[in-house]
Amino acid sequence: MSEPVLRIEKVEKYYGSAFSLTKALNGISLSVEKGEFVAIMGPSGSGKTTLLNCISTIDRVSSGNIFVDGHNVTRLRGHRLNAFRRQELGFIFQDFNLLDTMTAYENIALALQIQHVSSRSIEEAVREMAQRLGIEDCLDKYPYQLSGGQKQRVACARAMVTRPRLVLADEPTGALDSRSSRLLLECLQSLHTQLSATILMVTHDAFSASYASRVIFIKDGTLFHEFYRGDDDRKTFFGRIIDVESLLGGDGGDVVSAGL
Ligand SMILES: Nc1ncnc2c1ncn2[C@@H]1O[C@H](COP(=O)(O)OP(=O)(O)OP(=O)(O)O)[C@@H](O)[C@H]1O
Repeated sequence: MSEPVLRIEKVEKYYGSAFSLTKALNGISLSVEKGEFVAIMGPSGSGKTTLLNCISTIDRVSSGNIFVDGHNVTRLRGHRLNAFRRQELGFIFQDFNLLDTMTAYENIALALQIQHVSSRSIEEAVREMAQRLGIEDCLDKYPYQLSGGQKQRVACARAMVTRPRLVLADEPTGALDSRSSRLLLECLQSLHTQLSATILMVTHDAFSASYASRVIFIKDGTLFHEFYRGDDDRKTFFGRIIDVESLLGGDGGDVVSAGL
């Protein structure tokens, strides 16, 4: 079997000192195969963002290993670390993180310019991605001239235009209304299907998670439960996620004993 895009092995992350220690990640292990769209859910403070930050190397693990395409990213330093972030990862943040002084086109093109791609190839790639995301009319506009939903689709195009090995999305619908959320999630799902993009999305929201092909619940910094969408339609999958969430709302142990 081929190497998964992402392999997390017994990762621990502590914050604070010996006197006041928070164990944000408590020996978590999981793998994500190429072309998977995985949603990470879990209660507030369960370690979701810490996990994403450790994968993206924004944060350092206290122990354990994280492999992206077989390379141990916890060992990377200096320019190799920067190159890894630039070439292998795409990021989508809750608050878009677009550069205000650049047009949507320039925001999307920047990632390719840094990689010294020719301007002709950049133009082709940006226009193709804009078309996939339905934002062709936004390309000449500045972020302040765009709606939240348009901004997030520009951010999505920026994350995907380099065809990264792994796209990390932290609450991508958190700042969007329900219509814009739905549109963004449909875009993510079609990029996942059409381009075999591998996406790891942290979300609080069962509706967002129902667009994924697998949902992982974490609790107290450890993998608590996971399940696949399989042949379920999105609505049925949504119902299953809600069921697990409601069990998690009480004593999480109920989920295991219920055999879900
Ligand atoms: N920089 C930090 N310094 C100290 N403690 C931190 C730091 N970042 C996170 N924590 C703690 O680690 C734990 C996990 O936090 P994390 O932000 O990963 O949770 P989360 O599941 O993403 O929560 P939320 O859903 O509320 O965003 C929490 O107890 C949090 O207080």
